[in-house]
Amino acid sequence: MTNDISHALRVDDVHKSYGTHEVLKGVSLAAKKGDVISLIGSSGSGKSTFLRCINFLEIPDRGRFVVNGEEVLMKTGADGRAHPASWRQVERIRTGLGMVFQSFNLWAHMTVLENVIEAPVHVLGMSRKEATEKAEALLQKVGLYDKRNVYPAFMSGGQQQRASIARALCVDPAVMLFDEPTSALDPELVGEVLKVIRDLAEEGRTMLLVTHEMKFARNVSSHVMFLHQGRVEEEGRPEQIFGAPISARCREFTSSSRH
Ligand SMILES: Nc1ncnc2c1ncn2[C@@H]1O[C@H](COP(=O)(O)OP(=O)(O)OP(=O)(O)O)[C@@H](O)[C@H]1O
Repeated sequence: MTNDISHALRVDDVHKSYGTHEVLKGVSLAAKKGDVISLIGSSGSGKSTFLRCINFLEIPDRGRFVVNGEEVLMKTGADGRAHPASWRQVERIRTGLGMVFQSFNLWAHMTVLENVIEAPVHVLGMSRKEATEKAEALLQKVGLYDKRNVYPAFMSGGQQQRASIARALCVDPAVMLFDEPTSALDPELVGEVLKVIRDLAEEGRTMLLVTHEMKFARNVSSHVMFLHQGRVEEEGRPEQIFGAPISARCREFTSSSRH
């Protein structure tokens, strides 16, 4: 593999099984700085598992991972599967990957501001004052400055998701990972979250996005990957994938999905 330095993220040949079910059968991805990559595919094709393997929320059985030029050191266990050689390194590398979950995952006992400054203060060792200034600027950006002292339970799903995006951004990640960020939202709240993600794309943020929002994937991505049964069946620029995909299955999926 070459040119790791020019890539914000390189992932090679990821395999993952649950018992005898082989969910990922060798998935690779290369994201240059500023790329917005959408992962699409039918339910169960392995999109979320792939994303979760990238930040080691799931431990892949095999694969090579380079985040912002640093390779995750792996060793093979007695079971023949790969494991990170150092969880301390994984923890450090994870700070370069801002993860946004379908279900927001904000701390319920903390205000929005406390949620956003938690990682900069406790993981990066930033002063509370500096983290608060940074968090307030980010909350302004996602339209939640006025809600900074509110607890998540008192906010809509769209507001909670925008807060979780601000939280992920507050550690300056090299890559933002979004796992179906609008799937848990009422339809009328989807737009406000997609707008924030679109603004980040326009700013040149490197992003990897698992989504069922086909119109959004087509309009915002620089690259689209279509997964089928744990393999990348087709990938390319959005106009290729949504225009005239070579694979009949991909054509059927993109034309029948919600637009
Ligand atoms: N922790 C787990 N244990 C066992 N099987 C799992 C686990 N996580 C995922 N799977 C299985 O792996 C397969 C892929 O799941 P995954 O969530 O990655 O699919 P997906 O493409 O993201 O689907 P969706 O669009 O519905 O979210 C599914 O068959 C799922 O049941």
